[in-house]
Parts: sequence; C-alpha cells; structure tokens
Amino acid sequence: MQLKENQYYIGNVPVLDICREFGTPVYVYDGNTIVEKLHILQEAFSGVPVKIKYAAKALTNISVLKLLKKEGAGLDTVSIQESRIGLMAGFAPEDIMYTPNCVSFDEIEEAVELGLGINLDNIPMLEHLGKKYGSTVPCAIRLNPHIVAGGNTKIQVGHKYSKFGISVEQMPQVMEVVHKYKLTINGLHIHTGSDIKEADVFLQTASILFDLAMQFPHLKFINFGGGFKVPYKPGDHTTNMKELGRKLSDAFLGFCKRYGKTLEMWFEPGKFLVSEAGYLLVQTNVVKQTPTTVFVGVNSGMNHLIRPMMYDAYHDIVNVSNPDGAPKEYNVVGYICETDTIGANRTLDEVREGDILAIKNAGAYGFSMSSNYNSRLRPAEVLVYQGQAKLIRRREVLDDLLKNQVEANF
Ligand SMILES: Cc1ncc(COP(=O)(O)O)c(C=O)c1O
Ligand SMILES: N[C@@H](CCCC[NH3+])C(=O)O
Repeated sequence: MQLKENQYYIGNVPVLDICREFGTPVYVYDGNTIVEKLHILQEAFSGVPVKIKYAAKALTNISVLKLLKKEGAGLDTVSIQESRIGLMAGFAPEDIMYTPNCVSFDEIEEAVELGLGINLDNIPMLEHLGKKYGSTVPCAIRLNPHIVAGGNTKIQVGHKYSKFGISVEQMPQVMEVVHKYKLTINGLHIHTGSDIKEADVFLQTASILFDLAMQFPHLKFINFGGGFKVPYKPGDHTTNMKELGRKLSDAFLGFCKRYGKTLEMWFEPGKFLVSEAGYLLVQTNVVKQTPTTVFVGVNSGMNHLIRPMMYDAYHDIVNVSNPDGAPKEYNVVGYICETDTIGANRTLDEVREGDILAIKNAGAYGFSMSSNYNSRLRPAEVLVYQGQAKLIRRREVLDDLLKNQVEANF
C-alpha cells in the first residue's frame, strides 16, 4: 500500500475507490506483489533446479491460483478439495503435491486416481499404499526432524510431540515397509513450521534430509517445506532469502554430487507469497470511549481474520480515510460476540465513525480461515493486477447461510 498525495493506493488503485466499488469488509490482494515474491524465491535459488509449490491453504481463491500457475508455480495441497480446486485452476496433476495429515486411505486413493503427487506422513498409510499399488505409485515421505521452529507453539509442527510427519527415529520401520512393498520413494519432505526467521533451521533440516536421502535410490526431489517469515510488525526480522539461497543451494549441490544425480529442490511457501499482498479493508461502526480505553468497533472481526485471536498475531492497521488525523491510541475490535481484538494499543490517525481501516498482512490465512460465526457473512475478495481491481469472490448473502440447512417441520 502506498501513500501518495494524501491518498492510499493498492497497486495504483485508490483504496477508497475499491471500497466504494465493492463495499466493505473486503479482502484485497495486490497481484503484482504476489508475482514479485514468487520471482524473489525463484531467483534466490536460481543456481539449482528449484520448484516452488504454493501452499494453497494460505489463500485458495481460484484466481490467485491461476495467477501463480501462469508465473510458473506448482501447488502444495492438504485436502482433496484443495487439490480439485488446483486442477480447476489449470495445474497439471503432477504439479500438485498432495500432503494430507490424518486423512482416510479413501482420500489418498482418490488423489492417486487424479494423478497427483503423493506425500505421506504416517506408516499405516504407507503400508496401505504398498498393499494396494506396490511399486507402481511413487510417493514421497514427510519426516518429522524433532526441530522446534516457528513463530508460536500452534504453528510449530516439526517437534517431537507434533502430529505431523514420520519421526526420524522411526526410520527402521519406514525402511521395513518400503522394502516389503518395494515402494518407489520419489521425494523426501520436511516442513518444521510457519514464521521461521532463522536461515539455519532450513540448513539443519537440509543436513538431516541429505543424510537420510542416501537410503532412497529413486529420489527426484527434496522438499524443504515452507514457513519463511514475513514482516508483521514494522522492523520485524524476516528470513534472509538471499543468504538462505546461497547457503542452501551450495549445500544442495554438494549433496547432489554425493547422491550421484541432480535432484529438484522444492519449497512450499504460503505466507511468503501472499501475506504482504493482502489487506482486509473494514469500516468503523463506532468509536466507543470507556473509563479505560477507546475502542474502534469495525464491521468485521475474528470471523474474517482469526489470526490475532488464535495466535496473538500482530497485524498492522492503518486509517486510510483520515491520513491527516492527529495520532491517538485505540483498541481496534470486531463486532463478534466474543473478546474479539484485532489490534490492542494501536496508534492510528484519528478514527471517526465511517473511517476505513486497512488491516495489513491479511493475504495468508485470512479469508481461508474465515467462518460464518454469529451468522455473519463472509467478505468479497478483490484482486488488483495490472492497474485494475477485479472482483474474484462475491460477498455472501443471507441465502448462503441457509442454502444447506434443512428446515424441520414441527
Ligand atoms: C506442510 C506445509 N507446507 C507449507 C506450509 C506453508 O507454511 P507458510 O505459509 O508458513 O509458508 C504449511 C503451513 O504451515 C504446511 O503445513
Ligand atoms: N495458519 C497459520 C500458518 C499455517 C499453519 C498450518 N500448519 C498462521 O496463520 O500463521
């Protein structure tokens, strides 16, 4: 978002024009930022055959998927539904890596039938795959390295007590199943968590993967997961992509020599590609002074952006309709009937009833984690790309809340 002559713009379109045309609350994504971020990653690892598999769960709108596909990304999916939306967006089945957790074997069979890449994270499902398909269906293995990494405990998934991945301590059992069914293991994968700022975590992961890889002669790729840190607070540290690119590429090329074949290097970022591109634009319903606090109550809340309440996540907030206002301190809260804080103790340009606030970094895990709690409608989504703002999801209406309900007659 840029401020030019007292007006805020997203991708050269005035923010207030977007609100006038599409209403609020509205999620707005800057397509140029998404494309730029993808190019940063592609370039950081340009010395090796790198593939970026966008983690669709971060933002699953089909238009965003199409944009990323056009720019050369593949897809990382966690459910059969995400995978099907990916196929509808035009991804080839083999460019979609399906990495489910705790799904039934039926869903994995469906993924095999669709021709998706398969990545399994538990031994019973490897066993089912072997029994049904033997060596004919290649699959990757997601490992748990016992590394604690990530911005908060809820998004740390590579530690010993996590439900994700097969523990590196269980390699003997893995090898038993692999040999029993002559499984074709085509990739190894580790994702340790989200919001990881230390490049060293990826290097540590790499060294574990490189050691284990020597036992698997049919590998095509090593998948280092996602989790790159984006700046939420002004001055926040982020993953240094250039440094990581240099160090990891060198280590990878050294490994490929030892392995005897050049493999592909995969990443599956969500936040890095779409977080900073997204804004949730909301309108101020009320400015409420209490004996302790000035609350700004907006026409949105944890139903649309759950990250602040779920992870204590910090999202920067800007008053876009009063850039001249005198700065004051507020608690920005939602209209949901829960403690529903979007940002506490924030200094904003004076907020008046009707003012439009932009909540930043809302591209990743914003709309995709939204709900209809309190029977509130979900917002519209707009993509700004090449100077144009286009509606990519209609705002919900009351009928959307009722369409699957069946009225009992008494
Ligand atoms: C397996 C896997 N890959 C990729 C991601 C994307 O993570 P991030 O959005 O932090 O890049 C996640 C989410 O944490 C994940 O669980
Ligand atoms: N939803 C998390 C990140 C992904 C967690 C999934 N493993 C967040 O908003 O930070």
